Amino acid sequence: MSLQNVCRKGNAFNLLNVARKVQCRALSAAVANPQPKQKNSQNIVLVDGVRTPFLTSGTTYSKLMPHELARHSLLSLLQKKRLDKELIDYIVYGSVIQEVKTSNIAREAALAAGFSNKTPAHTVTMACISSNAAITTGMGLIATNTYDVIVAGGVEFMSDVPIRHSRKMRSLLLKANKAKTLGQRLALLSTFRPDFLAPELPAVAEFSSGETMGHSADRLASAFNVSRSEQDEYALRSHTLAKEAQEKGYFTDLVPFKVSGVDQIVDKDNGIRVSSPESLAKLRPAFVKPDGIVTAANASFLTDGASACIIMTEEKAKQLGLKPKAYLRDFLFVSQDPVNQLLLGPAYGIPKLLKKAGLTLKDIDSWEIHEAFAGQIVANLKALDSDWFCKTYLGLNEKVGTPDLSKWNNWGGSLSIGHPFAATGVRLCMHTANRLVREDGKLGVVAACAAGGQGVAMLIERYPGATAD
Ligand SMILES: CC(=O)SCCNC(=O)CCNC(=O)[C@H](O)C(C)(C)COP(=O)(O)OP(=O)(O)OC[C@H]1O[C@@H](n2cnc3c(N)ncnc32)[C@H](O)[C@@H]1OP(=O)(O)O
Repeated sequence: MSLQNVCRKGNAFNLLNVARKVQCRALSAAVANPQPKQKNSQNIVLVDGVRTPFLTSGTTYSKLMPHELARHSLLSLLQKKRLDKELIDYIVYGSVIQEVKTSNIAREAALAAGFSNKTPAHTVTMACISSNAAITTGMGLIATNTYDVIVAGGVEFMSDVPIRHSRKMRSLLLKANKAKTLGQRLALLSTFRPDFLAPELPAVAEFSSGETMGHSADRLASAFNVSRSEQDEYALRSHTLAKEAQEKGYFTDLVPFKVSGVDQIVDKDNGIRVSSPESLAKLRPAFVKPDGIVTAANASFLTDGASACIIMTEEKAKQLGLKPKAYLRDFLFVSQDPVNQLLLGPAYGIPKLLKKAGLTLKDIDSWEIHEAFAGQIVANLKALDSDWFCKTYLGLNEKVGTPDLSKWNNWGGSLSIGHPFAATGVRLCMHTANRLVREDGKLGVVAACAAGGQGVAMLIERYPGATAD
């Protein structure tokens, strides 16, 4: 029986029903003004966050190193909030495809940005949810009273990825390094074969199955009966909404970047491209050939970019006179079959998060969901709206339903804005926080899938008096 029906049936003529009525009113008020269950003894706030413009790999950032992008996000964040470097207790960054020379990129970026060498920094990796993991690592450090003020971010640089020699060549070179005599070196040289020179190229692929993310997205779309036109339509929506948001100046998390060596200030994401349905329909499959339906236009593209945000307790923000954007209310990570359910993180994470926080789909004012592929997003929506999926895989009694799509990725998403893997999580949180202000909402959900068959869901609440600048 619904709450409203219970309330309607109350009889005002006896005391029991008066008491029931009062209770019903309180419950109705709670429905109108949902209050997520408070988990932390201290409120943790997202004070603000920034990102470099996200650029298609191989374009204006291509001569940089990744720590330089991260450095820019760190410095811009402090500049925006007018904070001293000394205030930052700890820095944690996400990175997926690492530059071998700067594997702890958090530390290298901090040193390059002029932070004291006494500020500890470490790097986390969790595929496309690496900067979500950076944020939640920071939340853990705050919740345990280890540190007060944390910078969390992420960086990805697909313009230059480590291309390795073959295993045979590496083995030969390592042995040659240890060889002491000319004879030993010549003996090793005689073992060389031309095929040793074939390089090992990194692939955006699942290690356990060897399958590329794109191939997996194509199979997922097919499993959930997602058509090519549904994918293209979703991709077009993403680009159209991103273009509108860009033109209206909503991307206030973006900080222009004067790229050294290039006489250009980059002040815009450069992957947003609104095409016609006809030109999208003409594109050939990018992964599964000749019959696949994932194309270059309905997939996220390889992107360079970095992001950073600052988190602390509400109390600390008040002490520092800072006006936060949002409360970081709750989060969880999910893991599932990395072969057939690789990209279903949101379908697993969203229901679990809502249940944990005591909320329903209707309580959410802003959805910010990582768009790895258009087909993956539509498949996740279909999974949430499927009794079979929700009963079989989520252990629920019925389907979760469909989130209100008028509140879904209203400023575009990774398909259009770009997806520098480890930097996306902070972008999702900042777009949520800023959308809650512009759209006058209270609660937002961030969710994303990641390689390895993992996912994240986070609950964000608008901070009273927050602004979208
Ligand atoms: C958890 C996760 O996030 S998993 C997701 C991880 N991310 C990925 O796996 C990245 C997937 N993306 C990719 O690997 C690449 O972007 C690919 C393979 C899909 C495409 O790469 P490329 O072939 O280099 O793309 P390119 O930009 O050249 O586009 C190919 C064609 O599509 C066209 N195109 C691309 N986007 C659009 C668009 N929005 N509208 C119209 N045409 C488009 C291009 O103009 C080009 O046409 P042309 O061949 O006539 O010149």
